[in-house]
Amino acid sequence: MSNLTKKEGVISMGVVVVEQEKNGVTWIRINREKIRNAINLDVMDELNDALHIAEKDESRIVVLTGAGDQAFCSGGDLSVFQSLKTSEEAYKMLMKMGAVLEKILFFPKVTVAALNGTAVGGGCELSVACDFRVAAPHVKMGFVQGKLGITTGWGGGTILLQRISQAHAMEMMLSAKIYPANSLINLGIIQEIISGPFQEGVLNWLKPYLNQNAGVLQAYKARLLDSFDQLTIQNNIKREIEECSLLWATDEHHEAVNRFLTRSK
Ligand SMILES: CCCC(=O)SCCNC(=O)CCNC(=O)[C@H](O)C(C)(C)COP(=O)(O)OP(=O)(O)OC[C@H]1O[C@@H](n2cnc3c(N)ncnc32)[C@H](O)[C@@H]1OP(=O)(O)O
Repeated sequence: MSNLTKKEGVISMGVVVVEQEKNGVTWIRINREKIRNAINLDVMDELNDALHIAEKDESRIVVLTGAGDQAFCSGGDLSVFQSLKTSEEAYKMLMKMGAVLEKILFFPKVTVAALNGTAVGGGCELSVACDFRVAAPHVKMGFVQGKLGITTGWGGGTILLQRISQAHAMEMMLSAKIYPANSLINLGIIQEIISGPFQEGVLNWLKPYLNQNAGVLQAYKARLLDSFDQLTIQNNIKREIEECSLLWATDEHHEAVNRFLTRSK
């Protein structure tokens, strides 16, 4: 944990900030607003460290969010990951973030993705690793990986199929469409649209859960985890990562990334 600075209840690691509130909520915030909270290798490492802190602290609920109000997370940092050309190079990176998503999926405390802004690509994958998703009204979500000639590659496809109906999950991934908040409610991927000041609204939405003691919350979370076939999920995530790595190495993918990075605004 390098670059760690601490003030009361706030741990700033560099690109991830952990805010431990006295009300039982720990916020984990990706802090790269300018680049729409895109995920590079440092974010992966720091998310890991932040999850470790949140697992051990007094919190009852852990909320994952992004800095600013434009994006929750724009997925992998294409400016960095464009340098990964081969399947082997991609596989290493995808496995690293896949391990973070698995940690969130099997986390012993209740987890919430608070979508302060848009989530696309790997940002959607990250959000579905959490038990719940709530969103500001302007939020859009899209599993846009198909437009880049790849698939979900951090395990998010496997996890999405656990969270919502197969038909809705397949529709979202196959179409690579970006959906507005009201459609996301209909698809069952977000539970609530939060109007007004966002952090306050999320805490209000959490109130019924925060009224329960830690034992009750963790026991119900354990029942959710018991309902998962963990080994199958882990195997499927590995297969998803392997298949995505193969697509990653294609010219179609590299050309699509290049088009995004060199686009004129
Ligand atoms: C590796 C696992 C699978 C993946 O995640 S593949 C990556 C999928 N993600 C994408 O294709 C997202 C691409 N980004 C977008 O579509 C849009 O930026 C997005 C998120 C809708 C936000 O739109 P706007 O609010 O209009 O912002 P913008 O486009 O002007 O972006 C602001 C600055 O952020 C940069 N940015 C956004 N998403 C990024 C990313 N994923 N990797 C690297 N850089 C990214 C963007 O290039 C721009 O930079 P600059 O200000 O022009 O220097």
